[in-house]
Amino acid sequence: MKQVKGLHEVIMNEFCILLPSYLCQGKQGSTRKEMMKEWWSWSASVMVQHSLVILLFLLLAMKALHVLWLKPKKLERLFWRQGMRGPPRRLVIGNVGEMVAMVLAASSMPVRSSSYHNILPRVLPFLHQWKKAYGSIFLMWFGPTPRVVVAEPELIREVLVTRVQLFDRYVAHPFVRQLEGEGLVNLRGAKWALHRKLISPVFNCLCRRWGEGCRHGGEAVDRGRGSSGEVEVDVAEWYQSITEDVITRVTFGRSYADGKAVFNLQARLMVLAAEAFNRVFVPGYRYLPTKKNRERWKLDVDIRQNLAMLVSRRREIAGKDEAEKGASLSAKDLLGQMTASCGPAAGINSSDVVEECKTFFFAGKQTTTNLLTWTTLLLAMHPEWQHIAREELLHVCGSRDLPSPDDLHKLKTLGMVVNETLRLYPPAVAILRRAKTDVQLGRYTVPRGTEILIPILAVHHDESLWGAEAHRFDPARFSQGLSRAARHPNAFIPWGLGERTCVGRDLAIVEAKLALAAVLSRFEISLSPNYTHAPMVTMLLYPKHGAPLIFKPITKIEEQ
Ligand code: HEM
Repeated sequence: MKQVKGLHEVIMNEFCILLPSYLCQGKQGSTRKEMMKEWWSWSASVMVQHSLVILLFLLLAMKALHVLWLKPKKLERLFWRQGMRGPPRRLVIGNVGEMVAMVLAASSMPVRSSSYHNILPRVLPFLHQWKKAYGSIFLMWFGPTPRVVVAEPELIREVLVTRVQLFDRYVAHPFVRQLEGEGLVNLRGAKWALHRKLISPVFNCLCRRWGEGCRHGGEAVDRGRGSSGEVEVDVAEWYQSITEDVITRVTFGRSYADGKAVFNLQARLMVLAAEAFNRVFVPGYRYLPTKKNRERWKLDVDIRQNLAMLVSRRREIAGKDEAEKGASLSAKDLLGQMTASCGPAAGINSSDVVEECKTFFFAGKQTTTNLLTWTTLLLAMHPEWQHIAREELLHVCGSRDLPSPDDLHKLKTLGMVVNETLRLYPPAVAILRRAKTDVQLGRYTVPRGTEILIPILAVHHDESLWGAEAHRFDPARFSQGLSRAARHPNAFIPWGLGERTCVGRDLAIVEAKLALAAVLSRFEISLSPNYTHAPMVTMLLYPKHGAPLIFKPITKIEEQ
């Protein structure tokens, strides 16, 4: 026993060299037994810590195995058993690798003639090829998540209209959410329903304001005329500043200058967020305090603070107006109407209004810019339609500078041209939803959590819906109305469908008609030799190399 004790002491002395100093320092007064006890408790705690780390690691590994391999495998079998087909899934990345490779290959191919509108194989080649190979409803994998592509109008109607309660809006990436704001686009459930109910009527009252905003656009057109007469303008850039101007006026009205400052901040945030978005595959990158990230955070805070200040100032003005004149005079613009109708009693507070303002700027600016850009490009490519639209404009408006609200309804050709542009070049190329529960879609049972992709662009170019001439620019197909333009009444969906259809649709159409009227009544438009037809998708559908056009003043109209 004595021998064993002696051995312990030797070991302890040896260990005192190896043990952390805190166990050995200041222990002179402690007995060997106490030291042994402390050592055992220390090593036990180290063992527990190590075991916890190993356990955590094992749990994470099991979770990763489940998420990346077992669950997708199980879901894949479920889809196979039902006969749903699609490209083979690859571990972890799903079909993302092929999608990227196909887009890169297609976009590097030489561009066909500028009047070639069969753009699906170029901009979304994976959808084109897989739809051809597997049918109008097929399965692809976005990483480990199944994505069912639904390109049949009848099933699209089920997802967006008749069984809408079974599908949720897709949750956007945090960078995208930061830009879009937590407004209508990103809200769900009861909060979305409340905001939609309060905001929709606000939009319906704003068309006149858009008219005023576009009048400024008309002035900008005049300024762009140049001294030499004929001038080359990149309309993609030019419309961007006009749309921004219009949306700022419509949203902020009398606070235009302050609103403009906020939108400038937001435009800067968009550039930084787009840069950061390209690095999302570096996990945790967005939390790192890099120079750009810090700038992004600061911009976001500044935008919110500025908007909050604007909202509270508008509330004060609205209150004063009401007290003095019995009615709110500041309610003519979006901010005024929202602050007037969306008080805390209505369930919407100032920070909700702030988020909605951000949403309108994001959702309304680039989409409308792209619509205007593509429409002007198509009119330049098809001078026969430019001529018909101009004649109609002169007939309806006479000597008036811009169409009045009543005139707008009479501009049928312009309306058809805008619709045909939205068909061939829809700014939003797809809609995403997520199944809230296991749901029957056609002859398939789609499990909960599956993403549903509605490929607007593919539906709009589908020959089985639009006929053999589906890729031809032919506005006349809309002469009998939207629902009769194709073989199915829901084949035309540039604004979405159902309860979440675009809240800014009427405004965008008014803006497009007014801006195009301002351009058509003053200029003949043709393609610049510098224009290259290369549509591409980065969130929205853009002309990759811009849209340089030649504007030639129509002197006859000036003389009238
Ligand atoms: C050419 C122009 C535009 C196009 C092609 C367009 C397209 C769309 C589409 C396809 C949706 C439905 C998305 C979905 O179902 O997931 C949508 C929703 C929305 N759009 Fe537009 N949009 C345009 C202009 C505007 C404008 C000018 C505004 C506002 C200033 C706006 C605000 C919104 C909002 C707030 C939503 C969400 C509605 C909700 O979820 O309740 N859009 N838009």
